[in-house]
Amino acid sequence: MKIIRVQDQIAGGQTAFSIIKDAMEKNKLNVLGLATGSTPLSLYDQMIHSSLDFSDVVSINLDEYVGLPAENKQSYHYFMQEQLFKYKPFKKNYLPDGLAKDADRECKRYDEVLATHPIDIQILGIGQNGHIGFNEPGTPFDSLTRKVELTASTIEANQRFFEKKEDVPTHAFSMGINSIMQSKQIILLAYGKAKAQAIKAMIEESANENCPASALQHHPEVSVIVDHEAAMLLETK
Ligand SMILES: O=P(O)(O)OC[C@H]1O[C@](O)(CO)[C@@H](O)[C@@H]1O
Repeated sequence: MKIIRVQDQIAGGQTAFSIIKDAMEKNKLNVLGLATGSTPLSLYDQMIHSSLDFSDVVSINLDEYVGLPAENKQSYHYFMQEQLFKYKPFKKNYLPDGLAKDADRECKRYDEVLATHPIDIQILGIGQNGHIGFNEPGTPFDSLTRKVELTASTIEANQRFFEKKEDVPTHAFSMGINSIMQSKQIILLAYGKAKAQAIKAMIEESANENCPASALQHHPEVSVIVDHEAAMLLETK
């Protein structure tokens, strides 16, 4: 893993953006894997205010809440529309369908999307418990897209986006760890001290399923972009 320390979230977004820009200029970006949460917002801001044209690029998102329609303001469809897609049109945007009646079928459909469109660069945030996508601690490293139950800590962390805790969905469709590992290149972003423990476990503890992000130790091309707080527990200075 390549650790890139930055001053703050804005500098992190600029750094991630320059990697994306470089890939586009070399015609090496056909499929971009996207994430939700507050972490990638400074990157999306850079993309929106750039002259880059994504209309030949396919986007694939990591996850979506089960039970929320695309029009729901808390859905990841809505989030992506508001934070990026309405400003920067892509060739096609793929997200899991939160309203899919047949979960197994929806997961199979998504795995087929991933097989047809191998991800060139995957953007990731990280949960305080080390989750990537909605792959919570204990998720097998060989997992593919599936319906997952969210942990109490993730529901707690995401509560800030909802009026009340009861409104936070309890399940999501998420690409698996193995699906994420198939990406040719990965950029993981983390800011703030709430992420410090997860960043330490991901980088300095031996890879194990208690920290889903630690699977990335086995990936050949990962850039971890961290601010000082997220990096504060790292021994490697
Ligand atoms: O960027 P945030 O809001 O801290 O969220 C961290 C992680 O949690 C999720 O939003 C899911 O809970 C991920 O998509 C994200 O990577």
